[in-house]
Amino acid sequence: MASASVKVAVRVRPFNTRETSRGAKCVIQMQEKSTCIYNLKQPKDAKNFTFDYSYWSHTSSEDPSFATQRQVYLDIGEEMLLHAFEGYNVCIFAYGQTGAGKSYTMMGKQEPGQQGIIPQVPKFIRVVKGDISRNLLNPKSKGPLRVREHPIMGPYVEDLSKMAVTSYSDIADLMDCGNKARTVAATNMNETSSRSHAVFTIVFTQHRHDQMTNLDTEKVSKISLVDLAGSERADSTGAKGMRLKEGANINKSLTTLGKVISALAEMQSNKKRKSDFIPYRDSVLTWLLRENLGGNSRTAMIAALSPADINYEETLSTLRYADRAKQIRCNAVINEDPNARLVRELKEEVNRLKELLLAQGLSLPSPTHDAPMEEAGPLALISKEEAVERLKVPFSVIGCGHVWYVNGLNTLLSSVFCWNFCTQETEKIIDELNETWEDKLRKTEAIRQERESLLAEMGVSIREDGGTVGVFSPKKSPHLVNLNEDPLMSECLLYYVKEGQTRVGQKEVDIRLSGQFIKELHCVFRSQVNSAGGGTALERIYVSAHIHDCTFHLLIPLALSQWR
Ligand SMILES: Nc1ncnc2c1ncn2[C@@H]1O[C@H](COP(=O)(O)OP(=O)(O)OP(=O)(O)O)[C@@H](O)[C@H]1O
Repeated sequence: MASASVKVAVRVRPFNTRETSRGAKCVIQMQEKSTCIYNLKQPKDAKNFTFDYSYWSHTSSEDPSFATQRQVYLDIGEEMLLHAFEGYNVCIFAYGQTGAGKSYTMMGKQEPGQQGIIPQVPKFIRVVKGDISRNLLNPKSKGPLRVREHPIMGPYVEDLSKMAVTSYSDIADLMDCGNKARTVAATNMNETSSRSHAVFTIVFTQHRHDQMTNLDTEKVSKISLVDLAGSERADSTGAKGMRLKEGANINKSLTTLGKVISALAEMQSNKKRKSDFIPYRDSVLTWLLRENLGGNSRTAMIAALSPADINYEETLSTLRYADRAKQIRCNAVINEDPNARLVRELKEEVNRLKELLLAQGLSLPSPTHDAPMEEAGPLALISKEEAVERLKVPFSVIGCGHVWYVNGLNTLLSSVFCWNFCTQETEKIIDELNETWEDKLRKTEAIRQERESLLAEMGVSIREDGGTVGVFSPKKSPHLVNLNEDPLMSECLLYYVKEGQTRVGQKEVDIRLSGQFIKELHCVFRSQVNSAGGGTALERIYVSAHIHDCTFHLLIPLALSQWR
């Protein structure tokens, strides 16, 4: 077992155009590992922090102290990758205010030298999954995914597709698809990427044949790459209704993450406190990342910082968050041959459940699919220990996270379905673990074909050379759709254009693709932008089109909802 602290890095980005136009001042200074933040309102108020890495990315590559994407990858991505090779679970997560640079550090851009950690890490990886709440990679999956608790497996995302890949380009395609599907989901719900957490989970399996002993061994490590939602989202956007609810969920998960980090830090300083006090179960995010936060994992956190004085409070709070995270220690173990052990334990559990049923004079009913799921109702997340403990209670039935206490015969009979569901779930997991590599590849290919046709139906077009992907949403905006950034924050957006006419406010903008070369369009409108830096009136849209055959990208600082 290796006990190690969470690696913590902070990174400050350049000013964005909004900050420059408002004459923002830089309040961050960095020297080697230390970061200092100044409060311009109180000149003597400077706060110093020391981290594993303090990345100065505020200037440009001509500056000798400038930290490039490559540098960040080499320090953090490569170290974590090496741990994955050793057989440890690893996790890198980015935290920070909206627009502070989390996605840039984690995903980056496609241009040379601009790729973030996520696309650079998985050169050697075999299995890729989607994001937390929606299965981004499998079009068949409808609605949000459920996080379930299995007494042996712990928390897992039910029905999340696992894709087998044979090369880096397979992985890059899947990630691209995941990101674009995230955009489609965001677009259709009129939300933006910054309102969701994205978790790329890579299950990295290494097989080895030992010549000496003639034994095959396997090491499996889980690599979690997490791009969190903006930290101030819910409280400073003035969101209402559905958005408020989403914001509240995100706020809850980030608040819980903060509480988990604080509790873990406190546990380090006060050895008497036990891990039962850590509120992992208060949010799906922390529940899923439980192992990565103080458990069996080597973990790194990158806190993204805005340099601008107008974001002083948020940036200081991010620095404090990061400072607390330094104190967390994780106890990682090398995961050698975990599949064989899991299959054995799961089989034992199925047999035990079956025997318990038989002991009650009941045989397993024929499989039912929907009823048990509905009966399961909202998930009650319980700990593994708790789940195992409850399994021991006579007449109690566990449906992967939900417990029914059986008091009367009627309840007992209806609960049998749930019981059956649990054994089915377990058997499904066993089947998955026992799948051959060829089975996985076949499944992946079938899902890929379905995904492509569904995405095309949804309005995602993929260029034949596999390059740029365009998105349009027939309902909301027939011709222009934001591809990947937060329209409220960014001044540089990627849009896909479909032939036709689009209205901007009262003005009509003709966008014609048929052989015509559109260089730049200007129009003026007013919109209220509520961002971390406070309300700003945007008055201008810059619409410029770059032409690649028939695929257009426009650069528009405009929220989707303002297009009709
Ligand atoms: N280190 C950097 N160098 C150059 N540009 C950067 C850097 N970090 C961020 N940016 C730019 O700043 C803008 C906001 O960054 P990004 O989208 O990564 O923020 P975010 O924290 O992920 O925001 P959100 O929470 O809204 O998703 C983007 O246009 C991005 O390209």
